[in-house]
Amino acid sequence: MHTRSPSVPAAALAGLRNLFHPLPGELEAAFDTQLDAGIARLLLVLGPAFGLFVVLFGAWDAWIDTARAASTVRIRVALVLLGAPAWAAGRLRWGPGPRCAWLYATHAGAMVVCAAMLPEGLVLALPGLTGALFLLALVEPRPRRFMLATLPPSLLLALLAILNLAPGPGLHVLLLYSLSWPLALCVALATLQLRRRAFLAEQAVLDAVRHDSLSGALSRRYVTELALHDLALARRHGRSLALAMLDIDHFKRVNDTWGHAAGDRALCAMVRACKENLRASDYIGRLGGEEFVCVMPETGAGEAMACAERMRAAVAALRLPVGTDTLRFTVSAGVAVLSPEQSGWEELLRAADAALYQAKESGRNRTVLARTAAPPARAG
Ligand SMILES: Nc1nc2c(ncn2[C@@H]2O[C@H](COP(=O)(O)OP(=O)(O)OP(=O)(O)O)[C@@H](O)[C@H]2O)c(=O)[nH]1
Repeated sequence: MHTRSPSVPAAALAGLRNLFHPLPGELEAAFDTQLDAGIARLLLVLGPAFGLFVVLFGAWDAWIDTARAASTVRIRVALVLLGAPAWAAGRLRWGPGPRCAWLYATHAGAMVVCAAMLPEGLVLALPGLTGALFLLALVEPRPRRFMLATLPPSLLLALLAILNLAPGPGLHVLLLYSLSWPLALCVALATLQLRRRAFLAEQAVLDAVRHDSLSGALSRRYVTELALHDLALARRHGRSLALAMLDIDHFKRVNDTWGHAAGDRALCAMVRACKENLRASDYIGRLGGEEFVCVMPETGAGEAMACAERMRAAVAALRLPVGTDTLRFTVSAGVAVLSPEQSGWEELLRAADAALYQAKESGRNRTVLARTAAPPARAG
């Protein structure tokens, strides 16, 4: 069916909307959180530096008009102190975005007000004020927040330029500032795009490190990282945690009979079947080869055995068409639960591995619960 391509204005509108929300919901939220964390760190350094800059600019006031410098310095100090909570107000539950806007509004506002009190001050201060705009565009590139932060000092500047300056210099200030502002907004948008791209690249690398590219299970490194965290939580709060180790039965035979590509498909199908039978808080990782581990936080022995059995049955029910034939395979599982004797990740893995070994020894395609006392490491 022929689909009509969007009209030029509609495409332009979509492109513009894309500029504001180009990432899918969850990713955009993660990107926002990352930007906010960066701004919070920057505010700790840039906040006092900006404050010091605004106050030290009082020396320039004295150079231009010694008589008014005492008043302007007082205004500078007062407005910098008013904005100072924004430097590090994390404890007040004041988000980095509003803090950045408040910091800019008060500090740039101090520059504007003091410059307006000096003869030709706004003209002379213009480079500093536009410089601050571009610096903000790099620190807070989100357009809405950029506009929110720059609006109060910009309106103040426009008002004071109209009221205080002769028509010639006033127009000069207004013109230059209103040319700089959209330019700074463009810098903000370009910065935002670059940072979004960097964020996406970082996510792709993280994803590659955290997942097994073939089966879609978590990587050994990441599953260990998550499990160590969940284990520490379980031990601290006296909660249960279980893990199930799963291994495909006679996988070498599967590969030899059906080919390596069919073996790969079996691995993927097995992981999918297991995921369908795990809770959202559980996760499965590939330890290596055809060996997988499922971590089940807040799960006792009974529930873990039931879950492992469900996964085993789901795998046994799989039918993979290979040419004109159908590939069927099974898994064996060993389950271990957190206990005083098995409280470490390595101990739990050892216990589950010993139970898995028992499942294999007693005929395969079955689930065995580990004895509570940690058994010795399996040889080989
Ligand atoms: N297709 C495929 N095969 C793999 C992969 N990783 C490991 N294998 C194969 O998995 C097989 C594991 O064989 P074994 O360790 O002897 O175990 P098994 O044949 O499953 O026997 P039991 O575990 O005792 O039931 C080997 O033939 C490996 O080549 C993979 O990513 N894809």
